[in-house]
Amino acid sequence: MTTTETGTRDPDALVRRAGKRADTRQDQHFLVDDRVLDRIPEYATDAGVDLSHVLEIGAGPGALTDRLLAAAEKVTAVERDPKFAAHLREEFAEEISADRLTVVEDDALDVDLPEFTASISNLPYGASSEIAFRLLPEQRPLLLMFQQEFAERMAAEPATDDYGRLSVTAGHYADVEIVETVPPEAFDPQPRVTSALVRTTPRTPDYTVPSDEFFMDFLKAVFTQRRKTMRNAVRNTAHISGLGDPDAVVEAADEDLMSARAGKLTPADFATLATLAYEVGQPEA
Ligand SMILES: C[S@@+](CC[C@H](N)C(=O)[O-])C[C@H]1O[C@@H](n2cnc3c(N)ncnc32)[C@H](O)[C@@H]1O
Repeated sequence: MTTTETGTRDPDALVRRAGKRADTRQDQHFLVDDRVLDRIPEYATDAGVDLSHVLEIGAGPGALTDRLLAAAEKVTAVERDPKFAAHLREEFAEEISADRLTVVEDDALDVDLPEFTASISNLPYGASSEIAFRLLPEQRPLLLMFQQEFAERMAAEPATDDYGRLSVTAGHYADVEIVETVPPEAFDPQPRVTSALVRTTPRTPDYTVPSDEFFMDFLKAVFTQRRKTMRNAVRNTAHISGLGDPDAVVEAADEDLMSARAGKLTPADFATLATLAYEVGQPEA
């Protein structure tokens, strides 16, 4: 087995041993830059993240899996492509028998997630949104590679061009920071875009929401009308948010919040409005 100076497997050799041409339609761009691979678990350990059970989504040939196994007690690697799942089972047979690695051959969007202490993944970019919206409510530290533009939207502050539903959701559940941008040359095959590694640290907000599900549905609805005032957005999207009496919400809400556009409001503002919507805007039973 070819290993690097630090004793981990050589990523190019892993890609070769996986023996399968990357299918870019399945977002198969593999990390092969040792320096980037070495830094990824360090971003987690530097932040004191509990690595007793790391969830990796989209393990591919396993270069990141290998670095995670060097830093974590246990890793669960989810991989949808049967050929890569078979390769992982063969390549990491020892770690699997020692119960340090579990390979789950399934779609990360459907599979039941294990109890994990952190997720560290170089994600399939086509599924970034679904995966982020799935992982954030789990309230675990995340270290995830995304396309840079997506990462910037996730970390965006209110009243900026990038701020949207993703930023509100991320900011509600976590403190979000971009820890590194990664050029296409770090991958094989190279993607057309620059990538960025995002670290999220779960936060306990100093406000409450009626329920996570209601809050998420409310955000989804009003952000379909992000250029409208909240007054109009709440009224026009009642069919999406399921509100029976949007006018009651508009009347009861603070005038300043109703006159603002969605892109200016903080997660706390949205929580205030969602709570009001839950209390006075729901359809009569
Ligand atoms: C960008 S590659 C990353 C591979 C590896 N982690 C690395 O860093 O080299 C994304 C991987 O996710 C897998 N994948 C794509 N969609 C998936 C899904 N919905 N569920 C699980 N795995 C998926 C692909 O087959 C591919 O191996």
